[in-house]
Amino acid sequence: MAKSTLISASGKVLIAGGYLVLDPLYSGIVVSTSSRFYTQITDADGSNPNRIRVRSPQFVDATWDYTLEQSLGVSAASSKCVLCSVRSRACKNKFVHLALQNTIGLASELKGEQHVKDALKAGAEIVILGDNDFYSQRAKLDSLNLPRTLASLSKIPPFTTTSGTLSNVHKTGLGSSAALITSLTTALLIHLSVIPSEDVSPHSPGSVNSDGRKLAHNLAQFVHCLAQGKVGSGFDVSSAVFGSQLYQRFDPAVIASLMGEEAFAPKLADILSPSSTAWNYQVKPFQLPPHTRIMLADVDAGSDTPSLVGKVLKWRKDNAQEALKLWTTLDGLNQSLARTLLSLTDLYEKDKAVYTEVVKYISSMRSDQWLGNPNIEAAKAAVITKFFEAHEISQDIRKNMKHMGNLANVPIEPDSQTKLIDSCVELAGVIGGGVPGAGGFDAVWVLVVDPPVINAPMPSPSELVERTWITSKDIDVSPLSASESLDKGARLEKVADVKGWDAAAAQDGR
Ligand SMILES: Nc1ncnc2c1ncn2[C@@H]1O[C@H](COP(=O)(O)OP(=O)(O)OP(=O)(O)O)[C@@H](O)[C@H]1O
Ligand SMILES: C[C@@](O)(CCOP(=O)(O)O)CC(=O)O
Repeated sequence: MAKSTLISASGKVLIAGGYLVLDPLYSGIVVSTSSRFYTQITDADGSNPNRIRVRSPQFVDATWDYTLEQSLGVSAASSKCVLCSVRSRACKNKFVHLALQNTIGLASELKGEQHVKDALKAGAEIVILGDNDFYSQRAKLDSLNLPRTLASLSKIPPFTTTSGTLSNVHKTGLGSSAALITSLTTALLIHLSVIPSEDVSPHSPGSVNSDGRKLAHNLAQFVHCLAQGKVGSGFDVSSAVFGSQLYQRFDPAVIASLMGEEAFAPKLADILSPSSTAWNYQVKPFQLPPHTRIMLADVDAGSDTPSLVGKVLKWRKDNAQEALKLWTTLDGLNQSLARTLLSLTDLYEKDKAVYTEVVKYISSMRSDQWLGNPNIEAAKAAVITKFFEAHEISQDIRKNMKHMGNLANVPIEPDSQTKLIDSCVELAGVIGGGVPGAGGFDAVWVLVVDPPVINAPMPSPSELVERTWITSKDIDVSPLSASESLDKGARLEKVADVKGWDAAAAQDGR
């Protein structure tokens, strides 16, 4: 049977630390999502030797063909001519091309040219599929006459076609390109035996800190920067590889020599080595508290988010003192939020029964009522107090982010979003919410308690939030189905476990 490798990588939501995380002094809280990008690589039958065919069957005109040239280079510079793109029905896909080119370049440095040539001699078939959440499903729901609800989303087949091209798809901000690059480069590293599949296997202990995973991270980070033509903070790639985390960025100097067109570029393997201390990013473990649920929605306020980042950074540069004060305040709040949310997991571990009772208790009350009963027993009061702290801190973060937007004259949390998030945060069982990442008119996140048993016939906090979204008059809100992924970012998959894979892989985009 032909050798086949299937790897997924998670999407992301930056719930705190937007803008700050661009500076190595500050961290961001990244939640990785159950919505994932998948790449499958299968050895071809040999009828097209050396051909690598990449297909994204959710899109029209999304097949890209490449041929492995006869002579593989050994340095990064010469590896640039390893692949040539041939006869493609579609526009070029820079992200896919750079991912293939650099992964093959790295593999030939580490395993030898002959090894790579042999591995790809018969050619390879690559299929890329993204979970529905990465692309707006509004049009699909409308065409099926379905309301914008979570129940409607569950009726859309997995990896549904968009009936359009990649260039005009409406993305939802979950980090499609980072998850795509991570799944593609990691799958190829494994398929070419550069790293063992155990290094990203959810069943293998130690895979979280494996050298293979670190190499996959460094490579994906580099390729993503190259494809985007800029070095962002990299939180999206880091969470696609390592899962939910507190992220502190790497110094862009580590890849500076690979980003230009230098004739004598250094070896990829040296720069991307997992043991290189120049990769000074920091990943600290993070997860949302048990029995809570992050709810995400794609928001369409009828206006394009202008490029916010440049303006905020310019304001920071021009107003160094005021900015330092704001950045320091926000950093303190972001760190407190992380600590508080993590301490809730500790409280759960300490006494699961008390914690779970509290979750049920506060699920039917607004946050300002949570601490209203002076006679509640001490163990429960301790848990409620932490939930309330998380609420207060997240509200404070929102206030300061909105203030940042006002100072820089950009809509980080525009008034329409403020109104929407306020009306969610006022609901029973809601801990907090905000605008993810850079903010703007694009998306919202809300964190709710999610008790294992509901006080029937009361609606659950998540149902209340969903109703608020559906009935929102000013903004068009469309929920995403993602929850937090507790698996660590990039993951080895079995085709049989991925619902709808075979049917989706056989689609042709229409
Ligand atoms: N399913 C796919 N198959 C192939 N390439 C894809 C796919 N999805 C995304 N891409 C590549 O990623 C590019 C989009 O990258 P871009 O940086 O604009 O997205 P993003 O900012 O990560 O999106 P998001 O809104 O999800 O955060 C596309 O032009 C394409 O090259
Ligand atoms: C503004 C920034 O900090 C976050 C952008 O996040 P998002 O793509 O809006 O989720 C930029 C970055 O970290 O690269």
